[in-house]
Amino acid sequence: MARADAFAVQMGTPSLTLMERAGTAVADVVARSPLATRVLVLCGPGNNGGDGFVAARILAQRGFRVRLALLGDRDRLSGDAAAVARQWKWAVDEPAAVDLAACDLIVDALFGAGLARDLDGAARALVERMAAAGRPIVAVDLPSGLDGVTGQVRGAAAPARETVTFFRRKPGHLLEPGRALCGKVRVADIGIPEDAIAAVRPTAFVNGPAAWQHAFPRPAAEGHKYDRGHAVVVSGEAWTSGAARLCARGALRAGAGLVTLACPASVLPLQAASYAAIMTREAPDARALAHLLEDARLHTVALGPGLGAGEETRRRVAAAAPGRRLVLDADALTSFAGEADALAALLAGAECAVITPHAGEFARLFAGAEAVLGAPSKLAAARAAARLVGAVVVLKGPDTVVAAPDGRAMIAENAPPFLATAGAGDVLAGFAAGLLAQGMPAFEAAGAAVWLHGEAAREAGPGLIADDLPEALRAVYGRLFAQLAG
Ligand SMILES: NC(=O)C1=CN([C@@H]2O[C@H](COP(=O)(O)OP(=O)(O)OC[C@H]3O[C@@H](n4cnc5c(N)ncnc54)[C@H](O)[C@@H]3O)[C@@H](O)[C@H]2O)[C@@H](O)CC1
Ligand SMILES: [K+]
Repeated sequence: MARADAFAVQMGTPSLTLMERAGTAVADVVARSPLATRVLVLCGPGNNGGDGFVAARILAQRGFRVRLALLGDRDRLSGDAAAVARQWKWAVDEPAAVDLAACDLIVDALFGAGLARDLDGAARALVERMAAAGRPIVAVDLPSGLDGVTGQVRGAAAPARETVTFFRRKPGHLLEPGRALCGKVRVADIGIPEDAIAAVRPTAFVNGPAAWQHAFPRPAAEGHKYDRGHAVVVSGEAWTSGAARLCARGALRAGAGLVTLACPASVLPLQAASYAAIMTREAPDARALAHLLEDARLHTVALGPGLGAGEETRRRVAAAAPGRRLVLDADALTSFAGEADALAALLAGAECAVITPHAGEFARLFAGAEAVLGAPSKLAAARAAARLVGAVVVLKGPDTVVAAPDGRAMIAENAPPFLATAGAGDVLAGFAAGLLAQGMPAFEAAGAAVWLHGEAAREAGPGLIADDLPEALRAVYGRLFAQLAG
């Protein structure tokens, strides 16, 4: 954002104009809040406070009863913030002297993008009083104390009802706990030219069709099922075979031309009887899997769900990796606990790979990898992990991050809370395998799988179980394909 701001200034918009527009956008949001006539604006010592001075002036001019308190010394304001403070003709109060509950709404303009360390002392005390005051809060750029890069709270932050940010959201608006603290996020246009995106060349994106639709497979009219790829899903024993079934069904619904479940002999009849459209082959162990995969047409393999963690699963990963498009989930990842290097060595031989850990599997797999587990944010951790294993990493959660070894990343924002249900991860691995089977590049395939998974859950609605997700995908695909064609 600093580079985007600088670009706008370079292209001829003075930074003071940007600040005037930012403050105006904040005032507009406050003015639309119902029943807010007494507004308290809390300003900090930098440009975030400057935005607050502008908003306060505009609201006062529009007839609101505005009180303004400044954290710090008015004489020490500088630059644009000092300029807009001079245009504020009314009183500037000491925060300590103000009853924060004696207003209808608080504008939090203490700290934004310039937060440089954990809040402590008077700043932290003020943020804590603001949180305790129980008044609706409109945050300028970010709730003060929230780190816009990491989504983490530095010391303290007060939950906002709305957050007004400028030009584009920052990772901290999307990554938890930041997302929850921001409330409703509004992105205001302050006149930063769209060309700034090309100049800044961002590498982190919101996960949505815009991020991957260029690579999304569209079945050709004259197409053949073999053009849409053949995915193999490896099944465990009978008592855990449902996981592979969900994964296989996800792969087929996502569009793989053919899906084969590779199973132990004892599970063959069960799997064969479950879904007519899914084929079955006997492959009880890693050797048999290697033999099955001598057929080069079986170029995509998903394994992990319901396989059991241990040596045999490691051998299966080793058998499947060479030259394949791979999705590894669950037990396939836990089998390499603390040995991400060993996994990386195997994945180096794959055509491409996607790994889909949840937070627990991620912590186990990367135990001892300080660059990963010591990273300052979920985004940074996923990127470091992707670099380490040389694969696309899908770090799951309400704010699922998809990261590529080259640093590109997407953050999901469409997953409903009821998606956290048994077997949902197996379906996600299947969606990824179904897209990989159709030749979609791994980063885009993983992003699309995560987004489709969230949309399918919304389509199915509350009460969903994992079995619903592959079925709900049809309606989601209906809309997506109409959009892609239009
Ligand atoms: N051209 C621009 O850069 C624009 C910036 N805008 C606003 O400017 C903000 C960024 O302004 P700044 O870079 O001045 O940063 P901030 O105003 O967010 O914070 C910087 C100030 O806070 C102090 N500070 C940082 N961490 C602290 C801590 N933990 N405890 C106590 N004091 C701390 C710093 O010493 C500095 O005085 C954005 O969030 C946005 O609100 C908008 O006006 C739009 C245009
Ligand atoms: K703020």
